[in-house]
Amino acid sequence: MISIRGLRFHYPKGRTVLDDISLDFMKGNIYGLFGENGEGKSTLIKIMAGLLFPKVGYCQISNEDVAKRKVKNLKEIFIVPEDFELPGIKIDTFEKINSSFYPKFSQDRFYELIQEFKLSPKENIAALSFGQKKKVLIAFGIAANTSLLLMDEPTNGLDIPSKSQFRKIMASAVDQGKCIVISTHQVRDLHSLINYVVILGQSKVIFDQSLSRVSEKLWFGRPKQGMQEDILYSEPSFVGKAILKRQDYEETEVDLELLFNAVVSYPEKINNAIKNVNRNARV
Ligand SMILES: Nc1ncnc2c1ncn2[C@@H]1O[C@H](COP(=O)(O)OP(=O)(O)OP(=O)(O)O)[C@@H](O)[C@H]1O
Repeated sequence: MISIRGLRFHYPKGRTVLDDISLDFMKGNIYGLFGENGEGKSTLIKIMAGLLFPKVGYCQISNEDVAKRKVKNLKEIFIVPEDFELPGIKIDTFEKINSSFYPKFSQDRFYELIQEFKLSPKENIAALSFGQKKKVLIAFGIAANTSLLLMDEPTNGLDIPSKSQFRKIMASAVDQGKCIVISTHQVRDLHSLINYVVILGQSKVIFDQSLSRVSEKLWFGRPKQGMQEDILYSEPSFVGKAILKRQDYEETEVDLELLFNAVVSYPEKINNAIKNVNRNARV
Protein backbone atom coordinates (compact mmCIF):
# COMPACT_ATOMS: atom_id res chain seq x y z
CA MET A 1 0.00 0.00 0.00
CA ILE A 2 2.71 2.52 1.06
CA SER A 3 6.16 1.83 -0.21
CA ILE A 4 9.16 3.93 0.79
CA ARG A 5 12.52 3.32 -0.84
CA GLY A 6 15.93 4.97 -0.31
CA LEU A 7 14.28 8.05 1.15
CA ARG A 8 16.44 10.95 2.33
CA PHE A 9 15.21 14.19 3.80
CA HIS A 10 16.63 17.36 5.37
CA TYR A 11 15.06 20.71 6.13
CA PRO A 12 16.61 23.76 4.38
CA LYS A 13 20.17 24.18 5.68
CA GLY A 14 19.46 21.48 8.29
CA ARG A 15 21.09 18.14 9.05
CA THR A 16 19.89 14.92 7.44
CA VAL A 17 16.72 13.96 9.35
CA LEU A 18 15.90 10.77 7.43
CA ASP A 19 18.64 8.79 5.75
CA ASP A 20 18.11 5.93 3.33
CA ILE A 21 14.71 4.91 4.72
CA SER A 22 12.99 1.91 3.13
CA LEU A 23 9.70 0.70 4.59
CA ASP A 24 6.44 -0.96 3.57
CA PHE A 25 3.11 -0.29 5.24
CA MET A 26 0.35 -2.77 4.39
CA LYS A 27 -3.44 -2.62 4.70
CA GLY A 28 -5.10 -4.40 7.62
CA ASN A 29 -2.40 -3.34 10.09
CA ILE A 30 -1.81 -0.73 12.77
CA TYR A 31 1.81 0.39 12.85
CA GLY A 32 3.45 2.06 15.83
CA LEU A 33 6.11 4.50 14.63
CA PHE A 34 8.47 5.12 17.52
CA GLY A 35 11.64 7.09 18.12
CA GLU A 36 13.12 9.44 20.65
CA ASN A 37 12.39 13.18 20.40
CA GLY A 38 13.63 14.71 17.16
CA GLU A 39 14.27 11.38 15.40
CA GLY A 40 12.07 12.31 12.43
CA LYS A 41 8.71 10.65 13.14
CA SER A 42 6.63 13.75 12.33
CA THR A 43 8.77 14.41 9.27
CA LEU A 44 8.19 10.88 7.95
CA ILE A 45 4.44 11.12 8.64
CA LYS A 46 4.29 14.43 6.73
CA ILE A 47 6.15 12.90 3.78
CA MET A 48 3.67 9.99 3.78
CA ALA A 49 0.82 12.54 3.74
CA GLY A 50 2.35 14.42 0.79
CA LEU A 51 3.03 17.53 2.88
CA LEU A 52 6.83 17.30 2.60
CA PHE A 53 8.79 15.89 -0.31
CA PRO A 54 11.75 13.49 -0.24
CA LYS A 55 15.10 14.91 -1.39
CA VAL A 56 16.18 11.47 -2.60
CA GLY A 57 14.17 8.26 -3.04
CA TYR A 58 10.40 7.98 -3.01
CA CYS A 59 7.26 7.39 -1.01
CA GLN A 60 4.53 5.75 -3.09
CA ILE A 61 0.90 4.95 -2.37
CA SER A 62 -0.61 2.35 -4.71
CA ASN A 63 2.51 2.65 -6.92
CA GLU A 64 2.33 6.42 -7.34
CA ASP A 65 4.50 9.10 -5.72
CA VAL A 66 2.58 10.76 -2.89
CA ALA A 67 4.64 13.91 -3.66
CA LYS A 68 2.65 14.31 -6.91
CA ARG A 69 -0.37 15.08 -4.71
CA LYS A 70 -2.87 13.52 -7.10
CA VAL A 71 -6.48 13.92 -5.95
CA LYS A 72 -7.15 10.19 -6.32
CA ASN A 73 -4.35 9.55 -3.81
CA LEU A 74 -5.00 12.45 -1.43
CA LYS A 75 -8.62 11.40 -0.94
CA GLU A 76 -7.27 8.09 0.37
CA ILE A 77 -4.99 9.72 2.98
CA PHE A 78 -5.98 11.44 6.23
CA ILE A 79 -3.51 12.91 8.70
CA VAL A 80 -4.15 13.86 12.31
CA PRO A 81 -1.12 16.14 12.85
CA GLU A 82 0.57 16.75 16.18
CA ASP A 83 -0.22 20.47 16.05
CA PHE A 84 -3.13 21.87 14.12
CA GLU A 85 -5.58 24.71 13.98
CA LEU A 86 -9.27 24.17 13.41
CA PRO A 87 -11.70 26.89 12.33
CA GLY A 88 -14.03 28.49 14.90
CA ILE A 89 -17.19 26.81 13.59
CA LYS A 90 -19.65 24.26 14.94
CA ILE A 91 -18.60 20.59 14.81
CA ASP A 92 -21.44 19.70 12.41
CA THR A 93 -20.52 22.59 10.09
CA PHE A 94 -16.89 21.37 10.11
CA GLU A 95 -18.15 17.92 9.14
CA LYS A 96 -20.34 19.23 6.30
CA ILE A 97 -17.56 21.38 4.80
CA ASN A 98 -14.77 18.80 4.98
CA SER A 99 -16.47 15.43 4.49
CA SER A 100 -17.00 16.08 0.77
CA PHE A 101 -13.23 15.63 0.21
CA TYR A 102 -13.48 12.00 1.34
CA PRO A 103 -15.80 9.85 -0.81
CA LYS A 104 -16.02 7.01 1.75
CA PHE A 105 -16.82 9.37 4.67
CA SER A 106 -19.39 7.94 7.09
CA GLN A 107 -21.54 10.61 8.71
CA ASP A 108 -23.09 8.04 11.06
CA ARG A 109 -19.69 6.90 12.31
CA PHE A 110 -18.54 10.51 12.80
CA TYR A 111 -21.50 11.46 15.01
CA GLU A 112 -21.28 8.13 16.85
CA LEU A 113 -17.65 8.90 17.74
CA ILE A 114 -18.43 12.53 18.62
CA GLN A 115 -20.99 11.19 21.09
CA GLU A 116 -18.53 8.58 22.40
CA PHE A 117 -16.04 11.40 23.02
CA LYS A 118 -18.76 13.23 24.98
CA LEU A 119 -18.94 16.12 22.50
CA SER A 120 -22.00 17.65 20.90
CA PRO A 121 -22.37 18.40 17.15
CA LYS A 122 -23.57 21.93 17.93
CA GLU A 123 -20.51 22.85 20.02
CA ASN A 124 -18.24 25.51 18.57
CA ILE A 125 -14.74 24.15 17.98
CA ALA A 126 -13.20 27.45 19.15
CA ALA A 127 -14.59 26.82 22.64
CA LEU A 128 -13.05 23.33 22.95
CA SER A 129 -9.85 22.43 24.79
CA PHE A 130 -6.85 21.13 22.78
CA GLY A 131 -7.66 17.54 23.79
CA GLN A 132 -11.31 17.95 22.71
CA LYS A 133 -10.24 19.46 19.37
CA LYS A 134 -7.98 16.46 18.90
CA LYS A 135 -10.96 14.18 19.52
CA VAL A 136 -12.91 15.98 16.76
CA LEU A 137 -10.03 15.37 14.36
CA ILE A 138 -9.57 11.73 15.43
CA ALA A 139 -13.32 11.12 14.95
CA PHE A 140 -13.17 12.80 11.54
CA GLY A 141 -10.09 10.79 10.53
CA ILE A 142 -11.73 7.47 11.42
CA ALA A 143 -15.04 8.41 9.75
CA ALA A 144 -13.18 9.53 6.59
CA ASN A 145 -12.51 5.82 5.92
CA THR A 146 -9.36 6.52 3.94
CA SER A 147 -7.05 3.62 3.06
CA LEU A 148 -4.25 5.36 4.94
CA LEU A 149 -4.81 7.01 8.31
CA LEU A 150 -1.77 8.80 9.74
CA MET A 151 -1.73 10.00 13.33
CA ASP A 152 1.08 12.02 14.83
CA GLU A 153 1.18 11.87 18.64
CA PRO A 154 -2.64 11.40 18.81
CA THR A 155 -2.65 10.78 22.55
CA ASN A 156 -0.89 14.08 23.41
CA GLY A 157 -3.46 16.22 25.18
CA LEU A 158 -5.78 13.29 25.96
CA ASP A 159 -6.50 12.54 29.62
CA ILE A 160 -5.97 9.02 31.02
CA PRO A 161 -9.55 7.70 30.44
CA SER A 162 -9.48 9.16 26.92
CA LYS A 163 -6.23 7.32 26.16
CA SER A 164 -7.81 3.94 26.81
CA GLN A 165 -10.96 5.06 24.96
CA PHE A 166 -8.67 6.01 22.05
CA ARG A 167 -7.09 2.53 22.03
CA LYS A 168 -10.53 0.89 22.00
CA ILE A 169 -11.82 3.11 19.19
CA MET A 170 -8.69 2.63 17.08
CA ALA A 171 -8.82 -1.15 17.50
CA SER A 172 -12.34 -1.10 16.06
CA ALA A 173 -11.28 1.25 13.23
CA VAL A 174 -8.83 -1.08 11.53
CA ASP A 175 -10.11 -3.35 8.80
CA GLN A 176 -8.62 -5.12 5.81
CA GLY A 177 -9.01 -2.03 3.64
CA LYS A 178 -7.17 0.31 5.97
CA CYS A 179 -3.60 0.94 7.06
CA ILE A 180 -3.10 2.98 10.22
CA VAL A 181 0.23 4.51 11.22
CA ILE A 182 0.50 6.08 14.67
CA SER A 183 3.63 7.93 15.68
CA THR A 184 4.46 8.55 19.30
CA HIS A 185 7.30 8.73 21.77
CA GLN A 186 4.87 7.58 24.46
CA VAL A 187 5.22 3.93 23.57
CA ARG A 188 2.97 2.77 26.42
CA ASP A 189 -0.06 4.55 24.93
CA LEU A 190 -0.20 2.06 22.07
CA HIS A 191 -0.17 -1.02 24.30
CA SER A 192 -2.35 -3.83 22.87
CA LEU A 193 -3.28 -1.74 19.84
CA ILE A 194 -0.55 -2.06 17.22
CA ASN A 195 0.61 -5.16 15.40
CA TYR A 196 3.78 -3.73 13.80
CA VAL A 197 6.62 -1.76 15.35
CA VAL A 198 8.85 0.63 13.39
CA ILE A 199 11.58 2.46 15.32
CA LEU A 200 13.64 5.36 13.99
CA GLY A 201 17.07 6.10 15.45
CA GLN A 202 19.89 8.30 14.23
CA SER A 203 18.07 9.09 10.98
CA LYS A 204 17.64 5.40 10.11
CA VAL A 205 15.11 2.62 10.56
CA ILE A 206 16.57 0.61 13.43
CA PHE A 207 13.64 -1.78 13.85
CA ASP A 208 10.80 -2.95 11.59
CA GLN A 209 9.00 -6.07 12.79
CA SER A 210 5.56 -7.49 13.38
CA LEU A 211 4.66 -8.05 17.01
CA SER A 212 3.81 -11.66 16.23
CA ARG A 213 7.40 -12.14 15.07
CA VAL A 214 8.68 -10.38 18.19
CA SER A 215 6.68 -12.61 20.50
CA GLU A 216 7.72 -15.66 18.50
CA LYS A 217 11.39 -14.86 19.08
CA LEU A 218 11.54 -12.94 22.36
CA TRP A 219 10.34 -13.59 25.89
CA PHE A 220 9.31 -10.75 28.23
CA GLY A 221 9.14 -11.10 32.01
CA ARG A 222 11.04 -11.74 35.22
CA PRO A 223 13.54 -14.50 34.50
CA LYS A 224 13.57 -17.45 36.84
CA GLN A 225 16.61 -19.45 37.84
CA GLY A 226 18.29 -21.10 34.90
CA MET A 227 17.05 -18.52 32.41
CA GLN A 228 19.90 -16.03 33.00
CA GLU A 229 22.00 -17.08 30.03
CA ASP A 230 19.19 -16.19 27.63
CA ILE A 231 18.87 -12.59 28.84
CA LEU A 232 19.28 -10.09 26.02
CA TYR A 233 18.28 -6.96 27.88
CA SER A 234 17.23 -5.96 31.37
CA GLU A 235 16.74 -2.74 33.26
CA PRO A 236 16.66 -2.09 37.00
CA SER A 237 13.82 0.43 36.50
CA PHE A 238 11.62 -2.38 35.15
CA VAL A 239 11.78 -4.18 38.52
CA GLY A 240 13.64 -7.15 37.23
CA LYS A 241 11.79 -7.44 33.94
CA ALA A 242 13.96 -8.56 31.07
CA ILE A 243 13.91 -9.59 27.43
CA LEU A 244 15.16 -13.07 26.72
CA LYS A 245 15.62 -15.18 23.67
CA ARG A 246 12.44 -17.19 23.72
CA GLN A 247 13.95 -20.62 23.15
CA ASP A 248 11.32 -23.06 24.46
CA TYR A 249 9.71 -20.69 26.94
CA GLU A 250 5.98 -19.94 26.83
CA GLU A 251 4.84 -17.05 24.63
CA THR A 252 4.53 -13.77 26.56
CA GLU A 253 2.91 -10.41 25.90
CA VAL A 254 5.32 -7.94 24.30
CA ASP A 255 6.30 -5.11 26.66
CA LEU A 256 6.54 -2.27 24.14
CA GLU A 257 8.40 0.09 26.42
CA LEU A 258 11.03 -2.50 27.30
CA LEU A 259 11.35 -3.49 23.63
CA PHE A 260 11.77 0.16 22.61
CA ASN A 261 14.49 0.76 25.25
CA ALA A 262 16.28 -2.44 24.25
CA VAL A 263 16.23 -1.60 20.53
CA VAL A 264 17.45 1.97 21.12
CA SER A 265 20.31 0.67 23.32
CA TYR A 266 21.28 -2.45 21.34
CA PRO A 267 19.64 -2.39 17.90
CA GLU A 268 21.92 -4.98 16.36
CA LYS A 269 21.63 -7.46 19.22
CA ILE A 270 17.82 -7.32 19.32
CA ASN A 271 17.46 -7.46 15.54
CA ASN A 272 19.82 -10.42 15.34
CA ALA A 273 17.87 -12.28 18.00
CA ILE A 274 14.65 -11.82 16.02
CA LYS A 275 16.11 -12.63 12.63
CA ASN A 276 17.88 -15.69 13.93
CA VAL A 277 16.19 -18.73 12.42
CA ASN A 278 18.11 -21.23 14.50
CA ARG A 279 16.13 -21.39 17.75
CA ASN A 280 19.05 -22.85 19.69
CA ALA A 281 21.74 -20.48 18.48
CA ARG A 282 23.22 -18.13 21.06
CA VAL A 283 23.53 -14.46 20.02
N1 LIG B 1 10.22 22.99 10.02
C1 LIG B 1 11.46 22.59 10.39
N2 LIG B 1 12.55 23.27 10.01
C2 LIG B 1 13.78 22.86 10.38
N3 LIG B 1 14.02 21.76 11.12
C3 LIG B 1 12.97 21.04 11.53
C4 LIG B 1 11.62 21.42 11.19
N4 LIG B 1 10.77 20.50 11.71
C5 LIG B 1 11.55 19.60 12.36
N5 LIG B 1 12.85 19.92 12.24
C6 LIG B 1 13.99 19.16 12.79
O1 LIG B 1 13.95 17.86 12.23
C7 LIG B 1 14.27 16.87 13.21
C8 LIG B 1 13.14 15.84 13.26
O2 LIG B 1 11.96 16.49 13.74
P1 LIG B 1 10.58 15.72 13.88
O3 LIG B 1 9.58 16.71 14.38
O4 LIG B 1 10.30 15.02 12.61
O5 LIG B 1 10.94 14.64 15.01
P2 LIG B 1 9.98 13.75 15.92
O6 LIG B 1 10.61 12.39 15.96
O7 LIG B 1 8.59 13.82 15.45
O8 LIG B 1 10.14 14.45 17.34
P3 LIG B 1 9.12 14.53 18.61
O9 LIG B 1 9.04 13.16 19.21
O10 LIG B 1 9.84 15.48 19.52
O11 LIG B 1 7.81 15.06 18.12
C9 LIG B 1 14.51 17.62 14.51
O12 LIG B 1 15.91 17.76 14.65
C10 LIG B 1 13.87 18.97 14.29
O13 LIG B 1 14.58 19.97 14.98
